Amino acid sequence: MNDITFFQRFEADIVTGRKTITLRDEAESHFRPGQRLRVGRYEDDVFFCTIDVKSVVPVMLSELTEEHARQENMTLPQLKEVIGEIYPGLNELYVISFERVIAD
Ligand SMILES: CC(=O)Nc1ccn([C@@H]2O[C@H](CO)[C@@H](O)[C@H]2O)c(=O)n1
Repeated sequence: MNDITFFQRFEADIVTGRKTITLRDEAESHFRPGQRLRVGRYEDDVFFCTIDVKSVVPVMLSELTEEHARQENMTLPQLKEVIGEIYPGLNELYVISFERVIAD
């Protein structure tokens, strides 16, 4: 079983290290720095890599910066659009920073 899932369209960005954060709601804010997570695809739960959690920090939608977008490999408008689709109306998010474990 996997510990966290991502939409399949982000798999390549995660595996190559272009995407190093994810923004989640409170239901997924329980991860802690140092945890090693098995990562799967949301659509079919197929495992695709392992990540180490670096930090989990609350952030308001209005506080998102170009730096967050860069860490998502997106522009800020793109990131806000994606979040609006996944979490409509939600303002309180959590930035989960991670590092891909290469030898998994
Ligand atoms: C079930 C569920 O919520 N799955 C999610 C939620 C979020 N994300 C990605 O995190 C960033 C900000 O939200 C964007 O890159 C999102 O696409 C994801 O891949 N899969």
